[in-house]
Amino acid sequence: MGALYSVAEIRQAERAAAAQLPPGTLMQRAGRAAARIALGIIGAEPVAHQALVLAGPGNNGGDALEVAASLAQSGVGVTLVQLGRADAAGALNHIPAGRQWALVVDGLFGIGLARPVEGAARAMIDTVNALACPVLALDVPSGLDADSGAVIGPDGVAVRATHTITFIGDKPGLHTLAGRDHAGHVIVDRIGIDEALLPGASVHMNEPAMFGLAFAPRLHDSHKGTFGDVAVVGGAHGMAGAPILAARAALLSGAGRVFVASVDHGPAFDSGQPELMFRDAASFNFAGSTIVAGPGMGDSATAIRLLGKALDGDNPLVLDADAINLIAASPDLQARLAARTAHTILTPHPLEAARLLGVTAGVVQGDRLEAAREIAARFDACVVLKGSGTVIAMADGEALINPTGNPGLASAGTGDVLAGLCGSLLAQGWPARDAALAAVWMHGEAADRLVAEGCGPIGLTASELPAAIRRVLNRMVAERPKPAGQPQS
Ligand SMILES: NC(=O)C1=CN([C@@H]2O[C@H](COP(=O)(O)OP(=O)(O)OC[C@H]3O[C@@H](n4cnc5c(N)ncnc54)[C@H](OP(=O)(O)O)[C@@H]3O)[C@@H](O)[C@H]2O)[C@H](O)CC1
Ligand SMILES: [K+]
Repeated sequence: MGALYSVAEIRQAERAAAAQLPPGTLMQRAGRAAARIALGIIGAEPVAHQALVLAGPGNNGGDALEVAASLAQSGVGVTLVQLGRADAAGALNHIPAGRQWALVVDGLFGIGLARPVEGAARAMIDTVNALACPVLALDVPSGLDADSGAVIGPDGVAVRATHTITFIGDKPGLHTLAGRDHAGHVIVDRIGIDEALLPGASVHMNEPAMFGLAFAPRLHDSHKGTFGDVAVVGGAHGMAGAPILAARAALLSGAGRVFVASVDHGPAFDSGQPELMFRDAASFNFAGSTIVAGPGMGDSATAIRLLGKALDGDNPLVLDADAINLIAASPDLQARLAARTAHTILTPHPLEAARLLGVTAGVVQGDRLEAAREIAARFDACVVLKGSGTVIAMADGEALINPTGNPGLASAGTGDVLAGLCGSLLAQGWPARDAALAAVWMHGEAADRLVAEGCGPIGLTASELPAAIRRVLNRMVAERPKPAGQPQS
């Protein structure tokens, strides 16, 4: 179910399988599988179409030659361009200009790419990226790192494919960092390799099946105390909006009571959401509340004192934004975080993660899975490393990549909404792992639904997310399989 494998794991399975098969069998299977996808993209009347097939110097190129042969047998007009082998009979070593292609097949480089693409190969990729036709990448879009999702650089280029057929197993680099922008729609083809040859995956794609909807049934005999209290600690002077966004998200995703505990003298109420209760954080009694610390919290002595108090308590806790930065700057607060035993979720963006790890954001983005796992292990907490293809990691090493969401989320306040949503699920009794997986998935899904309704991605605002999340949430609860006899929730 949505397992992701490293290049090393794929290589290992490939070797084990190839050892049991006549030479070239796997490549033939890969080529035929890709040709079937190519024909599906080209559509009816294959004979009326021209396909451009790019073949690189390695086995990825070998796959491309198989695809070219299969397409030709199906009547498709094939123009084969072979990198660096002008002498091959009938092959070109450059892309003919001014032609209309029904499809480009990218077989330049796969998991063997070892360095930034340069020279003729780079020129080919630039040419392909300027075309307006569908592009089918074989195994990995050429130029992309299959493990990290980075465009291999510095200053590298990668094919922006509309489709990728990836062989043997799915790969994390197709789904995080630059992966989503370059892989397009990903199809996985095992090419007949026995599942037993693949190691147990420690990385998976996030999806509803990965997190049980841990909602308690909403009985008629309920009261607002049944569904938990959330206290958002933040709102330093001039940053009152952040905790309000987090609080609204917590309220609209089902928390019973939501407080905004302001570190400075904040607003007395939120006219847009009068259900929220505003308190002075310094005198607020946090007992029994799930705490969301960080939105607009600032770095005052009050903020630091309150953060330490939250860390030392046994309240479920979400740490976001300034809370993460304060912890990153304080070995004492780091030790107090690591010592916690109650449910804890951190929601850093790459730069906040870099501060926590004492590295650059480039290092974090160079291996997002490793960065998230390192923070989770170091602080024994659940970590949500935000970005395209958000990574959720647990202290035991489990990691998942989230597929929902879109560039509309790259706007002010969406992180506050996510933190509030995490807090709401914790307050309703969810364990940290499920709360983080569900929150990240629903946060992205809500943004995708808003875009589908024409509300974005340009100009999508954080304020629009809580109501959209509520719709996603209630639909998921309504559609989930119910054990016999469980009352309507
Ligand atoms: N082996 C199998 O049974 C199957 C393999 N599959 C396909 O094979 C690729 C992996 O093939 P591999 O040959 O290991 O590597 P690539 O084809 O991805 O490319 C590596 C070759 O390209 C050269 N290279 C690497 N980087 C660059 C660069 N920046 N510029 C130019 N050339 C580069 C490299 O040679 P060097 O010695 O110069 O490094 C290799 O020649 C896999 O992705 C699948 O598509 C199938 O899965 C079927 C089974
Ligand atoms: K490729």
